[in-house]
Amino acid sequence: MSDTTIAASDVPVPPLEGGVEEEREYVGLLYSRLDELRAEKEEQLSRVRGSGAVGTMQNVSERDAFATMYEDRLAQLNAVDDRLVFGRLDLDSGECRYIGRIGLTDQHQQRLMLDWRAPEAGVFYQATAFERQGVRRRRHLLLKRRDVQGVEDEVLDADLLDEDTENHGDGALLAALKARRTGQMGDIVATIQAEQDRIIRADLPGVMVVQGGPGTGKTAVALHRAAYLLYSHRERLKSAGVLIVGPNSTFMSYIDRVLPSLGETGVVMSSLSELYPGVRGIEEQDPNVDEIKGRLDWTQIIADAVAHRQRTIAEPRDVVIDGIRVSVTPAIINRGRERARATGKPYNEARSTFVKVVVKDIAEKLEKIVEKRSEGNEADRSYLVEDVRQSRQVRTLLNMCWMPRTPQNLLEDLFSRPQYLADVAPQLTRQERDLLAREKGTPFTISDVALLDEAAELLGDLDETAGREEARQKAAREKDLENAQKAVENATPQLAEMGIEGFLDAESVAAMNDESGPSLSASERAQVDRTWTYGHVVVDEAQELSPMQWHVLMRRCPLKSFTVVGDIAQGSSPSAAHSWASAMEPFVGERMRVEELTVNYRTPRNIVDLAEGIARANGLEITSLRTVRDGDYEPIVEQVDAEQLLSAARDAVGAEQKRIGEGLVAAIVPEPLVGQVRDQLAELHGDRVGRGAGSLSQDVVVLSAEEAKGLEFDAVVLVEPADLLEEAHGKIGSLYVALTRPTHALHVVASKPLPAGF
Ligand SMILES: Nc1ncnc2c1ncn2[C@@H]1O[C@H](COP(=O)(O)OP(=O)(O)OP(=O)(O)O)[C@@H](O)[C@H]1O
Repeated sequence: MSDTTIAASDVPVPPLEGGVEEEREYVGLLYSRLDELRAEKEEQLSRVRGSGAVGTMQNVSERDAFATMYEDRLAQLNAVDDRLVFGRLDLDSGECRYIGRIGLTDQHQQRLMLDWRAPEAGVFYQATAFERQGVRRRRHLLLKRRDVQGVEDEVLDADLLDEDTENHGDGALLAALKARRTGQMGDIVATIQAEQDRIIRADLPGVMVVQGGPGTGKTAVALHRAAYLLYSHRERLKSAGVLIVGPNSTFMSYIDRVLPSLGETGVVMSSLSELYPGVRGIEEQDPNVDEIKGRLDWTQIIADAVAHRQRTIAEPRDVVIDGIRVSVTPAIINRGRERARATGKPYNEARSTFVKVVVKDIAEKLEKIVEKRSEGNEADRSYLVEDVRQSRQVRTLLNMCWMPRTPQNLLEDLFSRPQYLADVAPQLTRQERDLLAREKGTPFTISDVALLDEAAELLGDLDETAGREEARQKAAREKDLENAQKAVENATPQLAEMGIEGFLDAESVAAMNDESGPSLSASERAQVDRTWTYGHVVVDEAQELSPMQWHVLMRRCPLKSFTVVGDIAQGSSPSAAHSWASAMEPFVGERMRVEELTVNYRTPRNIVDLAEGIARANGLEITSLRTVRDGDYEPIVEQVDAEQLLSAARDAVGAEQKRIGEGLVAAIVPEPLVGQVRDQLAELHGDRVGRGAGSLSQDVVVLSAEEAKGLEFDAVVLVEPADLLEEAHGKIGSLYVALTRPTHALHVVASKPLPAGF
């Protein structure tokens, strides 16, 4: 290990009355320590890598264990560089604690900075003037990259108020909220509010539902909670993993930098369309179809569809094997079916029992015939079983009675063969079944994803050898784990010495040693494995999930440890929940807690007032939100002639750019106008205009209301609200979402009569 030079005593903690200069010095020390650790890890990593793959299994495991640890730690040290430290607490006891993205100690294990998730850091977020919790002063350190640009003090101890209070400014929270948006969500670690902190630090077990209106920080809280749980339950969650589910891929890319900036990388993020490995569901065009496919009835329909594919024969059937005619009776088939069903295994796996039993019975019959013909000659006739199995006629008969099936072809059959659907889905009306009809080969939709998953669960593995291979791999993995465990045990004292804990676990070391292919981390393996069960699941925009989607997600976490965030009022999908109790009860009974967030951090008062007025005028039940800012720009509502709509939308974008100075402007427009508005804007802004998913880094972006869900922009130009409402089939939730996306300005352009409340 290289010599470390940074000691806490090198730069004493700045005195209470110190300002930016003194803090700069201390922050400089923290960065020096970070650099030192980084250099150390780089050196250790190259040393370990250079040592070659020699020695016993355990030596190799040990070496890999260290390499994994150094790589993980290096990635983490790199990710937290920007605004490493953001807080300082001065306590009644005279103690001073610096709070940052990770914990840091000097070479003598003297603490330099606390991880924000450590229990002792909690008071940074929770202390108030009424309940000081021993805090005299909370200081926010405002950094730009590595440089301290300012400090903000909140003095909680009245005795201190007489002293120097010059460090009061706009407030760290306000500064964060006013900052221009980049198209990517940032972390809120420096300014988490007390009501949010309570949710973030809540216990792991059980289902926690976080209800909150627009902009109350639900997404931010859900992500910080994932980071918190990974820190405080690392042992358990690192191997089982955490799954974060969001509504669509635009949203997933919007949030995907938050966890890395908090030093966490091993989380699986998936939109609802990608939950079934190998399929990416496209949008469902007809909301009625979406609603039908979201019903829990499908667990029964699919179970019946699966069972329906097992048939028997009414009459004996002759098959010819090795030139000999054998009669296969209904009794033989029925016996096979019963034996297979009795295994209780999924369809495809039970089928191998069916095949085995029927083949054996036919072979016995065949043997008797052969015996008769050879008049008691006692030759070995075990080959007959193989002959029966290979017989084309037997295979056809077996397939006719019990066809091997994939989830994909089961679903395709259901939707392309009206009679099949009618037979297994009496729950659906004729009209509903007609709506589902589609040709084979049509791409799967988002609502099909849950149905595919259900079918996969009931069908089981198609490959008869898969089970055996799985068992072999499992045994090999258990052996690897044992070796890895030993390696980790040997490494632990050295880790502790370096002030690093919990960065290494036997699972990830074993994964590195996995010879079956490129080494995959737990999260990478989880992503491709439909049957993976997670330690915790976070669901965002959860009000939109259909009962079938919940059913499938519950399977991903049998321990039912969930953080579910959403807003009932924002529901726009046909299956959207009317209450959390009705949405969740079928799956978790009464075992859920509902927490509420009540402050809108995103949108200023004047825009919230407008949005809430419109929501109420259209019959939406909402709780009024408190806001943090009044708003510097009055909302604009402009009525134009129909033929001027596009040019007015274009001009409104220009006007908003001018009005807010700089920042991201979004045009939220009815689906059919997206292309035209984009073309209009491209004339003015060229390739700085983005369209939909993946284009949020542009200056201007054109989106449908659906795509804008969960996102935010400095200014929003909302085009033709009447059409937005109609497109959502009169559900006001969708328009309410669009109206609450701006952080600064709102500009509405309409040619049709405005919906009530404008
Ligand atoms: N404590 C905080 N400090 C700084 N910014 C915050 C804080 N809480 C929320 N924000 C900011 O407020 C904005 C809204 O947060 P977020 O997107 O998490 O809200 P939401 O409740 O998920 O919104 P919606 O339901 O409307 O999509 C984000 O820019 C977020 O960073």
